[in-house]
Amino acid sequence: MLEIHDLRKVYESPGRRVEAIGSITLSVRAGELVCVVGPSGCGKTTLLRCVADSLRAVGLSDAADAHPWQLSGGMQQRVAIARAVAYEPQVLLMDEPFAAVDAQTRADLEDLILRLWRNFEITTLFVTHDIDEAVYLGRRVVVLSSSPTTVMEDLKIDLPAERDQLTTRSLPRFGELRGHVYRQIQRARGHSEDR
Ligand SMILES: Nc1ncnc2c1ncn2[C@@H]1O[C@H](COP(=O)(O)OP(=O)(O)OP(=O)(O)O)[C@@H](O)[C@H]1O
Repeated sequence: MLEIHDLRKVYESPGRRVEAIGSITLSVRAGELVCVVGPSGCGKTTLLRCVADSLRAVGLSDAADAHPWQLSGGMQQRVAIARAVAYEPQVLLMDEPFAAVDAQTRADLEDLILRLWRNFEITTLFVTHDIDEAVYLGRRVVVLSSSPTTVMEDLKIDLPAERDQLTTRSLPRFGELRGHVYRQIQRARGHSEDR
């Protein structure tokens, strides 16, 4: 289990002080997959970095950096995922891992993550800008506010446990959940008309 209690982070440099994280409290049960979304610059990467510091955790970027091979984006990510899982981490941290791949490859990689997660029961914290991806993968979706960041909503994704790109994404409940998360992020960005 991963417990984050009242995490705060201020970046300080001469003449500049950024209160990136106001206070985040969040727990992830052992073997759970939780997605984190929020407005740009709200501190998602900072959150993962802080988690990686108290824990034996690996992120995809660590594994990717170790592999300077010339592979396609999708292959690089497959290698990175395999390496990350091979470390047998307590927690797998993923920071927008599929941003640079095409849509079909992205769907394949999402399903790879789901298979690995089910087979190895890896506790996973997955940051993404993609609301559909968050709802498709997550058993919970945590919506962060703008900086100084707090948890705006911790939403249980009450979709069937077995996920499938076609069936799950065409469920009416999937549409409701993505609409809800979208409105929450708009709210976090200060778009009052979307409240
Ligand atoms: N090393 C740093 N020094 C100073 N400020 C920083 C540093 N890293 C991040 N920040 C600031 O902290 C805030 C949160 O940044 P962070 O990268 O964690 O957000 P993010 O949600 O991951 O962003 P994005 O949506 O662009 O991926 C931003 O205002 C950013 O400018």
